[in-house]
Amino acid sequence: MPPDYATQGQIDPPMIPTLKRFLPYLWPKGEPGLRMRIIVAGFLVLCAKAAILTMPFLYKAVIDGMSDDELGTELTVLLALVATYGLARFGQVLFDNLRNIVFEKVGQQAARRLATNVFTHLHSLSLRFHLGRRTGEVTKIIERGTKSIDIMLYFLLFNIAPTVVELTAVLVIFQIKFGFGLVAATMAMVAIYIIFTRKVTDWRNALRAKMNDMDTRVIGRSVDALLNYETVKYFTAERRESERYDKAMRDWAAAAVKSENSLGMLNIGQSIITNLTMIGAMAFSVYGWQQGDLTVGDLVLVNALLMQLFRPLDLLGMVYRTICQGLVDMDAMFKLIDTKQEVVDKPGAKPLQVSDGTVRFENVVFNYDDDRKILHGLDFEVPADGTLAIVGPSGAGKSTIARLLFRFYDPQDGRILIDGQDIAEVTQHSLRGAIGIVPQDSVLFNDSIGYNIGYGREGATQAEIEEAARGAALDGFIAKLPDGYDTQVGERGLKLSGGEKQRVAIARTLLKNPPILILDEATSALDSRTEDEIQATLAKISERRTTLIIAHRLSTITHADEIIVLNEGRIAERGSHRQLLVKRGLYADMWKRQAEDQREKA
Ligand SMILES: Nc1ncnc2c1ncn2[C@@H]1O[C@H](COP(=O)(O)OP(=O)(O)OP(=O)(O)O)[C@@H](O)[C@H]1O
Repeated sequence: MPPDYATQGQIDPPMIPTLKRFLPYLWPKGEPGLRMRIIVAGFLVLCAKAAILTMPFLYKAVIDGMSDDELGTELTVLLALVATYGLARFGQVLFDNLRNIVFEKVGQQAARRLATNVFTHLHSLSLRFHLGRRTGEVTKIIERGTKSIDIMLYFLLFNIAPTVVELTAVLVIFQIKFGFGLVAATMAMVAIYIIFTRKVTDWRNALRAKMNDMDTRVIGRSVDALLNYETVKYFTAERRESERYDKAMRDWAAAAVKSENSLGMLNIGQSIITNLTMIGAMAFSVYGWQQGDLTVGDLVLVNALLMQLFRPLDLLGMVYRTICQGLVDMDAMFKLIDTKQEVVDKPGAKPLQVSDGTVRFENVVFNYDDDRKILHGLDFEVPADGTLAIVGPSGAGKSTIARLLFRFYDPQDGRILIDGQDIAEVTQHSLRGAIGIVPQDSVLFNDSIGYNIGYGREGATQAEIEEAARGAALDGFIAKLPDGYDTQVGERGLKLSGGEKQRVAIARTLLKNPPILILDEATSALDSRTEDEIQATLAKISERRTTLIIAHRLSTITHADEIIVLNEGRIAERGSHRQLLVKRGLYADMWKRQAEDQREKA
């Protein structure tokens, strides 16, 4: 089932709950410095608005002064008014910019905190989630979500709130100076304007959501194709991939054009409403002047106040849309945060205490999906410091056993015990800290070889890293590299050969130094000479540890204390190498076949 966080087409996120979750970022707890910044920024908003509102009055005073014979002669008064007007204009710019400077840190911090929360949560999610996700989609959701929180904060605090303040101030001025008629007309205009903008923007949002949906899919597809570039080349599918990408882009472009065109319609409609209002207000002023109730300056005052009010209102569609979009983006990100952890620590779970490292599987039943059982009641024990090997055909469930021991999944029935402690009862952190794995297919971080080895233990010194490299017979190879331990391994370690990657994986497990070790066909990618070397090292390090070996090649496990032959999730045979050969069953068959293969190769 695809994870529903990918549903970008949703255009109607629950507004109140999403805003509620957004509030702690608007007014961050335990951050007095940030809260102070918000207060100062709010104060600066008011200062800027005060400067804006004085301008029309100064304007009016200049006009009236020029028309008034008495004042008209007082040039110094007029010039002082003009200078104050200039000062008010400058004040607005100054306060707006100071506000931005003060606020910048608040927005960035909020985005940082949210992004870190999501990132941490993603890492706490189960393997099932990670196998089902698309990397491109998830990164896009995080990117959009964090960006939107910054933008939302900005618009709510610096557009919506100040516009409400300005509108109230304009209405109060109109009431005092011109009476309720103009107040009612302005309120009606603003109401019509808001309703119109909201309706058209809702329609545009639907178009944008569709466009976003396509954008997300285009990115998901392109990242998937890029990650699989080798496969694309093997199957000469470059043209196929390009065509698929182009088709996705074409759909996106069509949606984008529609979305842009709809902006024109919004602007035209808004302009009709504002201009009709302007004409009405000016006609009212002209009539008042003709009646001798109003001055020329009053006409200028009404005109200037309305013009100023329209400026933020002009942006209302964009602001409303951005806020709706921000809600959609944040909702997608909150959904990601809400994705339930499949495997959780029990309340009061204690750390695992490893004494000798005995591992026990007790009647373990497991299936990934409801309709197919993978393990049918497995019972076995790996004694302390002992070695148990699991062999069997591909798909028998061998790697699944390792995943269950790491508690990437919980079994449907049965228990897994380490030194008598049920692994479902202890903390995952302590459990995973006690187990080391050299996986079948080692994936490395896109960083240096030294970093990748050092990943095995936080704070490992260079000397320890080099010792681990020696233990994995990697030191000779690294010595030959011009950049030595600083050599970059490329994305997922693709610049190294399979064998080299595996040796890095062995080295970092050596550095981790766990009491329990899982070797998942750990030497499958090595040539026979290196394999012998590594086998000797592995044999040495597994001497002092409980070791579970998952193997295809039986030659590597003849020394195991016990060998389990797994077939379709059941133990078909068990015993030592000798005992199993004597049985002449599945194991003996596999042994014979592999020996023949070896002979043929030789
Ligand atoms: N995440 C998953 N979701 C659903 N089914 C899965 C998943 N992982 C593995 N399986 C299925 O579980 C079965 C056992 O897989 P597992 O990887 O344990 O086999 P294996 O014995 O290790 O095979 P191989 O030797 O090829 O590595 C397989 O049939 C596989 O298709």
